Amino acid sequence: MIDKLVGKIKKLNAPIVVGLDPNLAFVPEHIQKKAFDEYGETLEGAAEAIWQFNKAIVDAVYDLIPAVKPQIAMYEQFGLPGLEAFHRTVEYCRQKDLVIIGDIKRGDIGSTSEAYARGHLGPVKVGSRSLYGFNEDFVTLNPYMGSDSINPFINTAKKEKKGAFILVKTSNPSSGEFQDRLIDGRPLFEYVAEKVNEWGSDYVGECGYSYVGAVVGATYPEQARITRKLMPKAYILVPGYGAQGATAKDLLPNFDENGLGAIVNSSRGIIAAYKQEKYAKFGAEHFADASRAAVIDMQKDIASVL
Ligand SMILES: O=c1ccn([C@@H]2O[C@H](COP(=O)(O)O)[C@@H](O)[C@H]2O)c(=O)[nH]1
Repeated sequence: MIDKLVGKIKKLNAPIVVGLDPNLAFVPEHIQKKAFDEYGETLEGAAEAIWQFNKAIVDAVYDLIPAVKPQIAMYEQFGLPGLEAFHRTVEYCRQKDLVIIGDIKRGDIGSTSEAYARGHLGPVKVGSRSLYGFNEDFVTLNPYMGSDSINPFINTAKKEKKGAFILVKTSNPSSGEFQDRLIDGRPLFEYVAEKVNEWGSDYVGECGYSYVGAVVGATYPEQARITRKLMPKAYILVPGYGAQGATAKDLLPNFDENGLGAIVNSSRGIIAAYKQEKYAKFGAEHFADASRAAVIDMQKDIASVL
């Protein structure tokens, strides 16, 4: 799957992942109204609204991008109907040949991680059958609980030729509270980066990059300079561009000398583009066209610095 991801990035010249984070506040009134007319103001109604919103955006951008990153929290907030919308979104993106990064940030004791790995990377045994639950291509993982919380995902990923992105240095304002704490004179995130490099060292694709990647926030370019060196084989998923304030030049330290090695996420900046002044001319009716215009602008912006 890392080879498919890198192949698509090269072909489209677009190291971009569109984050499908469909908060109801981003869903235009006309879509909400139609869903609520059919299902009422219920969890089912909300799930239908976010599914229709996602579908329109995917239809508008799938030919421009290699990957999507549905953020499971945005679906979980609507309970079981929300999780159905998550699954539906994953399946639809697969039909569009997009690489799917499930942003699930899991990690637990080994036996529990095994169950998460089966559920998200699959399959799970049911009697004589092996069935897939959510079936993403990559998942995001939180490494706080150590190797035995990560290994089940890597073992499942190896069998399935899938992968994972592990949190190393996150984009949020408080990320330094723990991640920058010095241990023997070095920040914790450097130890995690070295571990990610080790976890992925014997699971490398033909492209030269590992199936075990890392998350490094675009909001911390100085730290990215260090992590890029500590994890030479890790593909880096870079959130923080756009809505969180990072700019194209902040992304640079995550890329290698060939302009590969990183894929940049934008969620609100793309899916809610129609709410920005720059794309206001599209209006809420044409929100998906605004998303397409925002993807094209993001691609040009990144290409201008690589
Ligand atoms: O360090 C991290 C890790 C994950 N995220 C996730 O990425 C998107 C960012 O959304 P924007 O709207 O582009 O800001 C969101 O799903 C986060 O949960 C992150 O931001 N930082």
